[in-house]
Amino acid sequence: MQQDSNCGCGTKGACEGENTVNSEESMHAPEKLAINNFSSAKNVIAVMSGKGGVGKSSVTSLLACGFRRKGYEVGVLDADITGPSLPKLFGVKGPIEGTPFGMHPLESSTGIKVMSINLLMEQEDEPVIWRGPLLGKVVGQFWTDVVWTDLDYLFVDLPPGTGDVPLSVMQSLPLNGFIVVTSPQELATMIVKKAIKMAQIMNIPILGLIENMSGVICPKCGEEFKLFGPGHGEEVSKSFNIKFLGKLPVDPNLSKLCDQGKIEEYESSLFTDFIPGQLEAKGGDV
Ligand SMILES: Nc1ncnc2c1ncn2[C@@H]1O[C@H](COP(=O)(O)OP(=O)(O)OP(=O)(O)O)[C@@H](O)[C@H]1O
Repeated sequence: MQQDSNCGCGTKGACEGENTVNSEESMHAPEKLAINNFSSAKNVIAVMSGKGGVGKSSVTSLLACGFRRKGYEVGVLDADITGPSLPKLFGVKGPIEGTPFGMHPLESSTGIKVMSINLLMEQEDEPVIWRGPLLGKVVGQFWTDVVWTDLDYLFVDLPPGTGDVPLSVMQSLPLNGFIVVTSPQELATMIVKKAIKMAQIMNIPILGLIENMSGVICPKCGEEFKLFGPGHGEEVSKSFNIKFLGKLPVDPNLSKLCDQGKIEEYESSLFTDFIPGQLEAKGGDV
């Protein structure tokens, strides 16, 4: 949002150019950070959503599980510092101790490397009450100070929206691209367009869009009930020329496994076959 300095919005210049990013500035963004000395990552994919609660962390984890099942070395970086959920989904618990070489991520039962602020906390329900720049700095440290070793795929779970953390991830991590998650609600559709436009302004490719919570299958009659109304994921994908990667229905078994820290046990051909196939089809390096 660009406004002139006489806009009278009362934010004392907060809406002026220095606090907003346009496509010209994205070209002159700060240098990308170098990954930790003992690590490498062939593909770094961030998962973003416009609206919160659409299932971004679940999708990030399912993507990681799908690529892991195909035999890749996989890590997940929880950039959602104020609402971290990846340790819970993978059933891993900290606290992690630092070493002279950096922090070692925890490994899930299938060998996915997990790093999250919650793994550094004594209590997992302790809140992080930090301002934006500090949040962005910590995410940078998860890239520079974590001994990921050699990864084929690193998935970054972003917080929802287009705030400080997504911006610093876009500017400081060498992303191959984004996967965008939305839900069928009109509101989510409207807000996800903002996230897509942000990625476009920052010149980062969008690798595909996933519609989560696309409907519920009645366990008695098998009929699909559109809980949030008809989805617009395919429509949005078409209008922005983004690959539509598929729909994930609401599945009580998924939320149960998430709550039990056993997301790796979830069976979904969308994540184990179709999506890895689509991304690998681009030639390994997405
Ligand atoms: N397809 C699904 N079926 C059943 N439950 C789901 C599904 N997708 C997500 N959930 C559940 O919905 C809740 C929110 O999901 P999740 O944490 O992945 O969303 P999020 O977009 O990352 O949230 P936030 O914006 O807070 O980061 C979780 O309890 C998760 O288990």
